[in-house]
Amino acid sequence: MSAMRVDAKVVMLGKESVGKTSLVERYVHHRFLVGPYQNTIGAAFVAKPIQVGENVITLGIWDTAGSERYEAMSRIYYRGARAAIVCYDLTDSSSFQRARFWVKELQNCEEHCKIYLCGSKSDLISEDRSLRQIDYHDAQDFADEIGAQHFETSSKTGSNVDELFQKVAEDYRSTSFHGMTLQETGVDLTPKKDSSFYSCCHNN
Ligand SMILES: Nc1nc2c(ncn2[C@@H]2O[C@H](COP(=O)(O)OP(=O)(O)OP(=O)(O)O)[C@@H](O)[C@H]2O)c(=O)[nH]1
Repeated sequence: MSAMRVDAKVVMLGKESVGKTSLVERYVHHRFLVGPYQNTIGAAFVAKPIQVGENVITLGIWDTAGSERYEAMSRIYYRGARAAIVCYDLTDSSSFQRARFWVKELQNCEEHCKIYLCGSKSDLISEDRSLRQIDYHDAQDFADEIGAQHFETSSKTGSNVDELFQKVAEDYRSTSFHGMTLQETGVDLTPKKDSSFYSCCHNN
């Protein structure tokens, strides 16, 4: 089996059920899985090549478990990450508090990790505006305060999902290649399974 090359490690963080796995599914497999919610156990990994200008950048995306039970494990997955997508559910104010927790963690422990704040499930708000629990401007103010990009996404409709990951890849390219080539910055990963999705542990 050939080695897999990853240019940038990206970690998904956020409270359980905010929609981290669904974002990755939508972006990588262009689908939204319906059916009973299955919480992630540990973490899942997927490598995704993205065209950025003339370069192809491969993001290695770690989808962590949101349950506080796995908090210590999530810390392992954000180590060395170049980008963190910190998710909150637009219809759940407690998830925004949890997002603040992860931002603080990253600021304290991974100062070189660029943060992307992602409000998920925007389709629910489009259907019924009264469901919104996090004001757009409050979240944007927080993003400005921490120097983060801010997106509102829907994995159900696909709204803003490609834009989010494309921005991560573009930012990586624009900040990483001062005097270096793509080949010099990448790391090799050898997948454990034939599929691009491995280390995937969902509770069935
Ligand atoms: N309507 C709507 N539902 C969503 C969206 N994203 C996720 N969901 C639903 O929210 C639930 C949780 O989604 P997951 O993607 O498994 O959440 P997670 O953050 O990975 O959860 P953990 O693995 O426990 O950390 C599932 O029932 C999804 O179908 C979305 O964009 N819109």
